[in-house]
Amino acid sequence: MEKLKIEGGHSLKGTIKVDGAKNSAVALVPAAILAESPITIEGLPDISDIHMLKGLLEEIGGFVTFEDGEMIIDPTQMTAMPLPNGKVKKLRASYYLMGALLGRFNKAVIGLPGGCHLGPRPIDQHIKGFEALGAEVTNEQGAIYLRANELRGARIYLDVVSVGATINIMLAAVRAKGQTIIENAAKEPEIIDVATLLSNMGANIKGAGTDVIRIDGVDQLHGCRHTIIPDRIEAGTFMIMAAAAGEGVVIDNVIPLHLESLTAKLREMNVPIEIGEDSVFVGKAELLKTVDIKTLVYPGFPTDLQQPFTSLLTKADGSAIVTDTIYPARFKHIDELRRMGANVKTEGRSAIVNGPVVLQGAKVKASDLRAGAALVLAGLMAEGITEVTGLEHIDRGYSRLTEKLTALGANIWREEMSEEEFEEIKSS
Ligand SMILES: CC(=O)N[C@H]1[C@@H](OP(=O)(O)OP(=O)(O)OC[C@H]2O[C@@H](n3ccc(=O)[nH]c3=O)[C@H](O)[C@@H]2O)O[C@H](CO)[C@@H](O)[C@@H]1O
Ligand SMILES: C=C(OP(=O)(O)O)C(=O)O
Repeated sequence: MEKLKIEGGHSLKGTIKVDGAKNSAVALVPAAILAESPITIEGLPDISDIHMLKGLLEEIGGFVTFEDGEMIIDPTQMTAMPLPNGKVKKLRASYYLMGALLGRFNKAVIGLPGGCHLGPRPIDQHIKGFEALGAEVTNEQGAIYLRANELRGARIYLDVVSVGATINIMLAAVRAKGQTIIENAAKEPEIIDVATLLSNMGANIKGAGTDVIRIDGVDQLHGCRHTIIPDRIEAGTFMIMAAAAGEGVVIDNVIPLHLESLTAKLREMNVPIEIGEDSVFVGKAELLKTVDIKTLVYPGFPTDLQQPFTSLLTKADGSAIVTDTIYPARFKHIDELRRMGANVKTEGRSAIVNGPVVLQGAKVKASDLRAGAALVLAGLMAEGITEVTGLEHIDRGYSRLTEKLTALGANIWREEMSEEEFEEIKSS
């Protein structure tokens, strides 16, 4: 098992290219189950979530190749083989196998999903949607069983705005008889991306990206080629890193519109930002002013950038309140930042960050994906060497992070852990 080491104090400069969006990718790949001929997806990120999904599609009889970001999925021989555990637990998005298998085979058996531990992450709205479409859903010993004679379109109002439930219901509804209307749908760009793939496969979807989505079911879906959208969370992470430790960084392959809330907040902090057509330039801020942030559903400030942004705030002048309304317990990175000298405390669903503080390198552990990004960011700003463990979380969502940051001038490398270190981490 490896750890990441970062020697702080090296300025970032140059151009960095963003990969395809993780949260799109993890839905696009399962969506291929619905087709009756091969699907090609271009620009997929080389992250462990995608390798896990590839393995899961192979377990149900799919033929899948993945090379240079291009995945070809032949779903013709797939069956509704139960997927009770194993890889399913390694990622959150395995829940999309429920919607896709239900859409194609009218049945599925899937273990409960894993993913980042951000406090409770129920899937009641997914299940409410599947039931409304006519499926019987039961939870038997930690696996979800879904069975339907046939799926019928329905009007479904989501009680909470959920990215996962919106996409999962779309996946099942594209093959249901008649019309499905999803009300109070999530509006994240990844939902539009999945709707675009499904439409190219022959589905009939209107309103993706708004809070009412209408789907007219079709009998068959076919193969096609699709290019994924860039990862706004990876792009946002690099923008925050550039604001924290940069001397002029171009972040390439972005859709600037997807990053408006972050751009506005960075500008409030005094960070110079220039927007290009598909790139963003982040300049060096002379004195970082502090700002409060509150995470909201899209187009509000994304919860997935809250943790890295909190690290940046330790360098800003003044006191900031960070409130996460999506995951009120998403603060596992705070204890680790404190070990590095940050002056941060949590109060309910908020963290209060007092700066500026010069962070000190320390041994820290990533508890989840974006906590990992927050700690790498802290390491770039800190004096001395920071060691980050828990890389399996970072590898779920950032492809070639070490290489990308090295190319910008960071001193960051991976090292094999000694047996004593491994035992220490396991017991902590
Ligand atoms: C694979 C993927 O795309 N992950 C993203 C997705 O997660 P995920 O799809 O799991 O997040 P949701 O949008 O569903 O969750 C939003 C809120 O709704 C609640 N909820 C959700 C579903 C449900 O059935 N019942 C319920 O109460 C959740 O606990 C949370 O408080 O959106 C989150 C919010 O933007 C991001 O942080 C994750 O990176
Ligand atoms: C929470 C995240 O991912 P997941 O939903 O896949 O656990 C994330 O990408 O920050």
